[in-house]
Amino acid sequence: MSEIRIAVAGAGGRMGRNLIQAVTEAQGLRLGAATEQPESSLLGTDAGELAGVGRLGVPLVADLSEVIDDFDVLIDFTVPTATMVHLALCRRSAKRMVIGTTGLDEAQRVQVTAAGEEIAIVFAPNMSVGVNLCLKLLDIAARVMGDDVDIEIIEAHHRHKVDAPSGTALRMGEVIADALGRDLREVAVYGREGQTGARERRTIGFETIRAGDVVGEHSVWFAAEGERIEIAHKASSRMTFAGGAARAAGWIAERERGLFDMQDVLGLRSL
Ligand SMILES: NC(=O)C1=CN([C@@H]2O[C@H](COP(=O)(O)OP(=O)(O)OC[C@H]3O[C@@H](n4cnc5c(N)ncnc54)[C@H](OP(=O)(O)O)[C@@H]3O)[C@@H](O)[C@H]2O)C=CC1
Ligand SMILES: O=C(O)C1=N[C@H](C(=O)O)C[C@H](O)C1
Repeated sequence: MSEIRIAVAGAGGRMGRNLIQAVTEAQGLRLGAATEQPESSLLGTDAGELAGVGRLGVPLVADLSEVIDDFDVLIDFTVPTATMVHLALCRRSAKRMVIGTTGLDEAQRVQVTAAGEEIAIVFAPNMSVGVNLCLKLLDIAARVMGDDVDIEIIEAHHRHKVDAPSGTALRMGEVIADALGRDLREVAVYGREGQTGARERRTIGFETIRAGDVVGEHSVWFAAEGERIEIAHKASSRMTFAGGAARAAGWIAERERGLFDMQDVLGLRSL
């Protein structure tokens, strides 16, 4: 593939605008299409002008099927219902996808997995290099500190975020639970209130903060008697996620099928 044509879904959103910029800055990628939801006042607007990178000659359209011949890889950071519609269309049309949308339920995640048997997909709750490195560090910390610590995951995001805990926090919990041979569905505790009783060692706690314009912060405590390890990541720009998504788009364009995440894209899985 010479130049990879990218479609950005949810182009008017916080991530959508950053994704357009990241695609225009990435070598070998070109914006081919951009979509927004059917009621959006932004339909028809030039995607480049919207993102502040100058005119690209790509107007926002309401339906991905209108522009199905104009892209090779779809980057989708929208909402779960829209992502599912786009997934079905990409599956029918043999298009590759990079999915950053969080908050998918179990049935929706099963659909993503099934689609990965036919098309190539990168699906990751966080596309930043730093967070993906943290996932490796969490695996090591969990194996070393093991069952002798209390583990708590604290995350903070902007006031507009609609899902909680964040997809990243949940993935962190999964990595830790896997390392310790626990089932996250059995040991997760989401917030605490009232007469909770003393903490059970095997639980993994999640605390959520929603406030102001926080881009995304995650901190994991491994707390013992007498010492505490903290593994923390703070994103100060959405371009860190958008740059990762552009990198994932270039990477997935080389694959025919399969479900991957950023550990695969960044070559971290075998470390
Ligand atoms: N994986 C990662 O690295 C990251 C993931 N995320 C995730 O990305 C998602 C989006 O976040 P964010 O950009 O902040 O949210 P926004 O609400 O700013 O953006 C979502 C955009 O999608 C649009 N949209 C809704 N339905 C459709 C549709 N059917 N077709 C096309 N567009 C549609 C929305 O339009 P409207 O507002 O008009 O409804 C909105 O413009 C979230 O799930 C978030 O958690 C965020 C950052 C990093
Ligand atoms: O909604 C956001 O903003 C973010 N969502 C992702 C998540 O849910 O983990 C990633 C990032 O932290 C920003």
